[in-house]
Amino acid sequence: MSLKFTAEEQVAVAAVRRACVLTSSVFNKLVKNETLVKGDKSPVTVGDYSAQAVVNTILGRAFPDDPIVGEEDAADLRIESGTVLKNRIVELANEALTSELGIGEKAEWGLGPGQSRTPDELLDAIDRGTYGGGRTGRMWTLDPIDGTKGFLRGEQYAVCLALIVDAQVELGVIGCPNLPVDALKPDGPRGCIFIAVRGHGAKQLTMSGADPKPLKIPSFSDDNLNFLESVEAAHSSHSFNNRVAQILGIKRAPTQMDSQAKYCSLARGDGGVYLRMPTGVGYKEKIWDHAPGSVLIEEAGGIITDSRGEPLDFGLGRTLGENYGFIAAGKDVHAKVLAAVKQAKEEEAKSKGNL
Ligand SMILES: Nc1ncnc2c1ncn2[C@@H]1O[C@H](COP(=O)(O)O)[C@@H](O)[C@H]1OP(=O)(O)O
Ligand SMILES: [Mg+2]
Ligand SMILES: [Mg+2]
Ligand SMILES: [Mg+2]
Repeated sequence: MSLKFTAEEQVAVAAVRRACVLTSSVFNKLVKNETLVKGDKSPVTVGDYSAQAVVNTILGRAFPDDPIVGEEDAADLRIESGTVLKNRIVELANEALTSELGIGEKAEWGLGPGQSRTPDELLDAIDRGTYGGGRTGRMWTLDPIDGTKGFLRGEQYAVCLALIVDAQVELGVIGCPNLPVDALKPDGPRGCIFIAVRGHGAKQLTMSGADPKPLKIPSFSDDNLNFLESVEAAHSSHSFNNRVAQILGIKRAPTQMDSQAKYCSLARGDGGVYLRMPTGVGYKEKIWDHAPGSVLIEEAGGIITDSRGEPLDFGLGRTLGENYGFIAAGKDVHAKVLAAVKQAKEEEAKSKGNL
């Protein structure tokens, strides 16, 4: 256990674990009218809102002065038409905050049996996530359910939390309730937590905190190298990935998976490269979608850059600025993927008559 950010690590793991217990149980109970479509057409469920309420409540008690950059806000729950959804979220969040998890966690991170939060307190907790981010100071960033589409399909999703200090990600915690503990045993036990502390390495635990394993990205031969990529073709370009794979002579089919579970899979060697190129102009990637994953990759010995080879900048606010795409891979693999990406981009520009 590292001495750096020890309290933050304990609180973040406890918060992510409680949110994972909540989201797993919500999935089994989710009914049709418990999902909304947001302004950008993406889905949000009672699970996303209540997980953000739980994590922000725990962070708010432990670190009351820390701002939070969270994906969700409570605006749609404060209006009349959101009442049914709000009541459900209050019920789920209080259940998750007050339940005895019985998995060795210090009791004080949750709330005592009679300490349920009022609806207003929980909506305010969700709205603690509206911080705008920036270059200086200490802040958390939270994606309460990353890969909501995967969550709704019963596939991969992740609860993702990171601590950023002066634009550098110092701590990342990712809970993956549906990820097999051992990728070689896809039908074996599921549910993992991934933790990285800058300068102190990365590890995987089971959801109950057992069986810690340090993570180090293995080296890959040209024969066994493969890509990790989004399931959703609208989120990252599959055709661009196919061209890069062709340039590199990759024979294995890509592994498609929703959410930052891709960063976790890369960190433990289930795949060799995570390539996420934009599908069009306009979409700005969000800091909560990459902050925990980026420190996990770096602490597992890998490299993450944009497609120009530049580091990601977590100091620009809630987004990562203009979207040049991302390349994450082990040290030996990253340079050749970057070169192949540059070649594929040049080909693309030529075919559009831009060169
Ligand atoms: N056009 C887009 N390009 C890239 N990422 C997107 C786009 N639309 C949504 N996303 C985000 O991609 C993430 C999921 O990625 P993946 O496909 O790898 O699982 C989600 O956080 C989702 O955001 P949101 O949570 O707002 O839906
Ligand atoms: Mg979303
Ligand atoms: Mg997300
Ligand atoms: Mg999300």
